[in-house]
Amino acid sequence: MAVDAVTVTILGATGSIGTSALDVMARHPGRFRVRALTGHRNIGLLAQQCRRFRPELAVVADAQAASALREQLGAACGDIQILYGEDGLEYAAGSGADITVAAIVGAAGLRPALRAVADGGRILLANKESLVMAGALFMDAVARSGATLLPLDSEHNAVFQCLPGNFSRARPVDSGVTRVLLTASGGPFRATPRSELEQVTPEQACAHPNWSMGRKISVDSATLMNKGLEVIEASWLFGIDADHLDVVVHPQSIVHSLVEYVDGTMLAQMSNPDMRTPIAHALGWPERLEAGVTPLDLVGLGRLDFGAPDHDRFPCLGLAYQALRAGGSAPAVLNAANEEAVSAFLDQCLPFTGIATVIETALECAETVDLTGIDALLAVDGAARRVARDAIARAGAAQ
Ligand SMILES: NC(=O)C1=CN([C@@H]2O[C@H](COP(=O)(O)OP(=O)(O)OC[C@H]3O[C@@H](n4cnc5c(N)ncnc54)[C@H](OP(=O)(O)O)[C@@H]3O)[C@@H](O)[C@H]2O)C=CC1
Ligand SMILES: CC(=O)[C@@H](O)[C@H](O)COP(=O)(O)O
Ligand SMILES: [Mn+2]
Repeated sequence: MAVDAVTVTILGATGSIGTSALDVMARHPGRFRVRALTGHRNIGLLAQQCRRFRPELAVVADAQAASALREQLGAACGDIQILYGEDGLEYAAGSGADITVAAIVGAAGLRPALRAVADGGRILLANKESLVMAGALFMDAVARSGATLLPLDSEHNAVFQCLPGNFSRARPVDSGVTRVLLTASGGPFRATPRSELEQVTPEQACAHPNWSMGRKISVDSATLMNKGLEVIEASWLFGIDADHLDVVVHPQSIVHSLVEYVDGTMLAQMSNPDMRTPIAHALGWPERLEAGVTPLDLVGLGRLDFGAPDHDRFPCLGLAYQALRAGGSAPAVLNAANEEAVSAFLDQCLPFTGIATVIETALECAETVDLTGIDALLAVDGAARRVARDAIARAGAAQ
């Protein structure tokens, strides 16, 4: 008897994670069927994906982008339904796919990810900003709907693979887990003197030594805020507090993270730095799927290096720990200010070193409150963005 294909929706299909997910799926003809693909502005790529993967539904930013997609597809549009805007995203996220890949970048990914969670299927989470902004609300929603949440972020996927099958985030110590160690590559400026950081360009910041990723996360890696966001993400995913979550710099990005146990064991997950490995793991889980990734050549590698992060040159990591310890709305403030500051840096309106200063200002200005729901969260997010924009404008005026 033929087995039904697994239906998959990809939120953020035109991005780095989205294209890697489609690459893995294409390696398994007949196993997966695409329910919905969402992009935003990259209509050319979304049209190519629609031609190849024939989704039931495609979603873009606005009405103009929808017309452009319809035009580019022409007769190939067939019965593909084209929607746009936040309503379109919400519809795609709630379209009942067996698996939803949440790979929109930034705060824009939160509502669609929550919609997919409410549907109760399997969520493959790349959009770490969702958990940073709304960790408690997000995990409560997962518990309510019974959705299966699997991490795509390479470090968190590695931790997941190193945890025992009966692990419970409510009681990590019951599994003998004493510490989680997240590895950080150190980014493109790992060895750059502090005096030179002021002058680095967006192109230099986006040139990650090991991973090919979107521009926002690439800048986050360069400031080490990516690791800070990941510490908060890990805390929510695995129920581990800040005192039991460490970051170790590992420039080769071969060991993707580690779990330490009470008996002295440390389990690590290793693979070449290619997101198709964690994506294949989560798409197939508990089965293993071929991902097109070359196995490690340990002798060729020869050595693996580890060191401590430099908090003086990269203050964003410390700010993230500070926000995690403060709890409540503090991580949402951190995330909002970071998104504004990174965007200003990419637009060349803020120096690289100004990113941490803007976030620090936003954290200082915001009172930490409990987040009672999504409306309270959006109010905190909006206020933090206003403070951050003012700080960015002041930094621009001072130049
Ligand atoms: N890239 C990686 O290796 C990793 C990424 N992540 C996380 O995954 C997420 C995606 O990262 P990445 O793939 O690198 O990012 P990209 O910038 O490559 O892709 C972002 C995707 O989101 C879409 N998008 C952008 N803005 C909006 C919006 N306002 N509304 C709806 N869709 C939008 C883009 O559409 P379009 O391009 O059509 O405009 C694109 O499909 C991030 O949260 C990142 O932190 C986590 C671990 C690894
Ligand atoms: C691929 C992935 O998961 C990224 O988040 C990656 O970890 C970035 O590398 P660093 O932040 O360690 O430089
Ligand atoms: Mn990561």
